[in-house]
Amino acid sequence: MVVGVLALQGSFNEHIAALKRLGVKGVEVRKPEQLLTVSSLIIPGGESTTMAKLAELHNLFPALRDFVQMGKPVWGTCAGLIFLANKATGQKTGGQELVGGLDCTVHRNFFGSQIQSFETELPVPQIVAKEGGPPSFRAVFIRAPAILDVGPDVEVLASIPLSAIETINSNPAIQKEEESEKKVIVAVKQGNLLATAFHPELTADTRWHSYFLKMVPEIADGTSAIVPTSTTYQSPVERPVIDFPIYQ
Ligand SMILES: NC(=O)CC[C@H](N)C(=O)O
Repeated sequence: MVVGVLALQGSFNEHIAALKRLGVKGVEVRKPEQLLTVSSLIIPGGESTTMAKLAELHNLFPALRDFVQMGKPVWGTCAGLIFLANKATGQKTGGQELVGGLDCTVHRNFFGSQIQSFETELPVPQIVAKEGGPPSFRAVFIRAPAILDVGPDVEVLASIPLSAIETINSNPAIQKEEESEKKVIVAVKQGNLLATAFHPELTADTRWHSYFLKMVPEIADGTSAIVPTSTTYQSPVERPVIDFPIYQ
């Protein structure tokens, strides 16, 4: 089976391109029945309210919840993280439907507005470090959410020191958090669910994608027809530039 990428809105093409760089076919998923043809799913970044409206229009929520509950690997990036969270704050009036399953509370626009988007180097978590490469990765945050609290079964993979963020003084949510804690969570794993507040698909570093592929049982145990051609880290400089705006 192939890897599904929810293709309602947002950076689904970039995820499919990242999978392609690993020799894996990603297929666009827009309808509930298409979820029956994929063994894992990536929910991309974008704008979660819009994405939720489109998911509702296509009657995707029940099928997405079933997919998560069946234990199939799902990776949410940014808006995808918001989709997977059990609880979200900072939503537009009336809120928005969530898929849920990930035992955490997410603040939708934790770091501020679009112009407060930023990039930073973060340490590669131990489980992803097995993919090889340098000890840090470039994390791209675009009007990014952050995880405010997690349940006991959630493993924290990455957090960001709030002092590193320029917008720290202009965002009341950040100031409040800063008083109690100097770091905020930006990547987690809970069983079959992986979630990142940043966008690895916008960088040339494919380690998060190759780690996610290893969460797919038939890829991990070698029984899949999908064989990633590149399971070890390739330096972005040695790789041909695919397209703009992949970060080099
Ligand atoms: N880059 C992103 O996916 C941003 C998500 C955005 N904060 C939202 O609410 O949907």
